Amino acid sequence: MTSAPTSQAINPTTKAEVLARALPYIKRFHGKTIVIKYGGNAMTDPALQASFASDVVLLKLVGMNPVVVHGGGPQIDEALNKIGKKGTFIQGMRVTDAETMEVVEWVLGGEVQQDIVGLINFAGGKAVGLTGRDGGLIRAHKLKMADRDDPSKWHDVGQVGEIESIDPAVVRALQDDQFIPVISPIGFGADNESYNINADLVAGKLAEVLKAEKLVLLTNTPGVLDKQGQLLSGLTAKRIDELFADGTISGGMLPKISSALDAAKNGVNSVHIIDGRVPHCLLLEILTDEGVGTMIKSH
Ligand SMILES: Nc1ncnc2c1ncn2[C@@H]1O[C@H](COP(=O)(O)OP(=O)(O)O)[C@@H](O)[C@H]1O
Ligand SMILES: CC(=O)N[C@@H](CCC(=O)OP(=O)(O)O)C(=O)O
Repeated sequence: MTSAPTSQAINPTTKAEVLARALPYIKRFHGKTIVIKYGGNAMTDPALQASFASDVVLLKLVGMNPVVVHGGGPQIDEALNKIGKKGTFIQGMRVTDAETMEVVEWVLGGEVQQDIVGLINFAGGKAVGLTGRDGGLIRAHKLKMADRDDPSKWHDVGQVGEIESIDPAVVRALQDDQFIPVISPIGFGADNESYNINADLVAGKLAEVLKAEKLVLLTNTPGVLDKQGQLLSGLTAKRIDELFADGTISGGMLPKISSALDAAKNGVNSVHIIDGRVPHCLLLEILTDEGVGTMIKSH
């Protein structure tokens, strides 16, 4: 097995060429909004967290408008374990009773978000943490979830929210002042109750509402895999239907792909599910012609 060259081993001309090749992408995406979903599974390693934060800052400093939506599923599970509770999921959605909702708000709106904000600021950016309550960003109501195999059957998943509307004013105001918004997927309802929303769904809807150029979903697999575990580098709506039907896609990948496909159908120019375990995966995806995951296309 050959190992990747160290930075000392790469000759200066090659380094310069790599940098120069980023120019067309910097020009193309200058001033454009890029929504980045940072999945809980992709944020477990400190070195990778630092590389994620520096990528986000670099994108901002070359003139793009990154907006981060973060998850934290494994971190919520860990906090639930500490109080003797086990996280359960139906069709990729956490069953959220009142006590679980408290933990979700505490973990996502607290520790997880502040870690990301801290790392981006440490890397030289100006990040601001928001939940869906801030500035009235995400309105939601209780999700009524039909069974995938038998749509006449419904699941009660507790305080899980379905997005009703997104008011992006607070995000735009932050962007205009060069801040980087870091958003937790918590919505609020008509009676002021909180809702736990899957972070992929928030990222997708936000990308639509902000008319983002790109939506990039970072996760802990090389992308979407087929039944043999091979990477599928491009997926259309028709192929996605087939993969849903034959059970190739399951668990957390269900809401991720649905959200990605909706965004692609509703005006987001490019939508990618990429491997957040690859250092600098964001730069590879946005500033090079290297494919690092699955591109979701509307047709
Ligand atoms: N066809 C598939 N290809 C890749 N991952 C899949 C597939 N079907 C189910 N998955 C699961 O989806 C997971 C990613 O979703 P999730 O756990 O919600 O991650 P994240 O925290 O990044 O949102 C993968 O780790 C994998 O276990
Ligand atoms: C309703 C629902 O399932 N909400 C998610 C919110 C966090 C999330 O989406 O985190 P990942 O992106 O790391 O999976 C949860 O409670 O786990």
